[in-house]
Amino acid sequence: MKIHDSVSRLELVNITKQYPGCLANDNISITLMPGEIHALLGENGAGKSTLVKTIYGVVAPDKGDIIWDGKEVSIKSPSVARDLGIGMVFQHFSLFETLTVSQNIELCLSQVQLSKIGDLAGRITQLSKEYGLNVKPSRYVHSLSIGERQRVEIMRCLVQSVKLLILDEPTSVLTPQEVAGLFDVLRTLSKEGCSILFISHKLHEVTEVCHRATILRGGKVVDTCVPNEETPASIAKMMVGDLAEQDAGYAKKEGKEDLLSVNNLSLPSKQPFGTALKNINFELKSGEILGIAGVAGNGQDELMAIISGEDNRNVKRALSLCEQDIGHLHAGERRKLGMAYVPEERLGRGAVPDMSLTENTLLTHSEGFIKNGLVEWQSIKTYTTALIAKYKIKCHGEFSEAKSLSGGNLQKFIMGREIGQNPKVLICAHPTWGVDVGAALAIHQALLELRDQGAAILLVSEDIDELFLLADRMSAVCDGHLSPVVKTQDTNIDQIGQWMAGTFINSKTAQTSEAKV
Ligand SMILES: Nc1ncnc2c1ncn2[C@@H]1O[C@H](COP(=O)(O)OP(=O)(O)OP(=O)(O)O)[C@@H](O)[C@H]1O
Repeated sequence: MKIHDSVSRLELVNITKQYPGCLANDNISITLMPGEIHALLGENGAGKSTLVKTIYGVVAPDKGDIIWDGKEVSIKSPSVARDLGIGMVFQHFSLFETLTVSQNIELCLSQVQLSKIGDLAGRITQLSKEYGLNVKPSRYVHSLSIGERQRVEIMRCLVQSVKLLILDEPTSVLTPQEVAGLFDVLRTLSKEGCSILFISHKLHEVTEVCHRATILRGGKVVDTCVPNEETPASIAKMMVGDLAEQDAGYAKKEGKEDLLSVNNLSLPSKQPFGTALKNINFELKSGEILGIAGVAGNGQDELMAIISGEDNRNVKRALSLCEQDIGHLHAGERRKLGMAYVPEERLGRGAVPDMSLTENTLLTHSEGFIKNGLVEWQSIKTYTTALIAKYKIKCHGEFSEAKSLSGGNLQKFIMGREIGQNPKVLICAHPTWGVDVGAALAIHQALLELRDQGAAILLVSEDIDELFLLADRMSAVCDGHLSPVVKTQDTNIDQIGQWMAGTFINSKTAQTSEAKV
């Protein structure tokens, strides 16, 4: 690491934050030097997000000092943080959907900053080129994929010339190529003297890019290390103790009868900049996991929305479940037939932020918990409590609001809730997004158990390693086209990578005939 200065950029001294019933940060002290890329690691609920929100002025600590460039400061709000030169990219993005990229970025700049920049759209385009972010200033945010939205958030920090960039799990929604691009951005920023605080559960990435790491457990600092002198396994051990071997590989299975059929599905995009689906055909069989890889924004969202019924356009016979046409049924009716769904966005679409976990469970389990028109609250509470115990979800109890859970814990809740319905067909995006290594293992096991009981699972993910680990058959989407579907053991990362880039589209194997909806 190149230390640019002898004065630390940021020093946290004994930061403590108590939530009702939970000591989220317990006397945490950390120092960051200029140009240092520092990883903050720990299990779900260890207190990482609380700590970074304290630095960004979103959470007020109960105790402790923050020293910035050698001087004690009080960061009472994000605007104070931004004035100091602190930028943050959250796990859940904070962009206005109905505004353009440029307008979103403008909103967080002061008049002084804006007049200094002058042509904001030009500056965005220039930075976009410089850092390889591919962010277009005139695009509306609602039309952007999750990966693209994240790049807008990073851009928002870059235009403000940050001195400390905080990234809360920045790579969980990126493709391998995008991750490599992001790391180039981080390395460049580091060389320019910008410090980076980086929360991640992907330990091989931490060993690749971070200069130092601090490990939290139960709100306390339990260890520190130099990641490139460690292995992902040794860091995992510091985080959660001994783990069963995760990457040993799981046995692949052959599916049996077709449960979900997608036939000649073509559909224009609902959004002006969305992706149209182009003659998609595949069968999802009982007892198999079918993985769909793809760069964010290539039609995955649209495909999942139309299959689940979230997109309520009538696609007639293009979809069938257990040989019954479902293209005209709404999402609730599809659930009654045995379909469960885990969308990409957990807060807002996977769970209602202001509702308790019990109420959120009721939303997708209403069948079992409503008798004679009355909600059986006691049963649903018992069920939710069991879910919390089974997936070791860290929260105060079944009455906790969804928004009070840490990102990984909410993901565990949503996955557990959907798997718990014993669905015939599970449609699932990013099953382990933001989930720590121990919990990811538990979710993998639960998915495999569900498959082995005969369910059909459609796994849409940008995490190729995870797809290769779990999927029995694989495919990729590019620009709304679906590649051929092949057995996982008959393909490799190279081929899937090429399909993600669209090499199959004009080949003989591409599904090219035109749409009927
Ligand atoms: N607003 C809140 N009200 C009550 N408890 C909260 C609130 N925010 C966080 N907590 C609790 O504080 C603890 C630490 O949460 P935090 O989000 O900091 O964890 P994390 O390490 O970032 O986890 P993850 O890796 O899952 O994102 C958790 O037990 C969480 O439930």
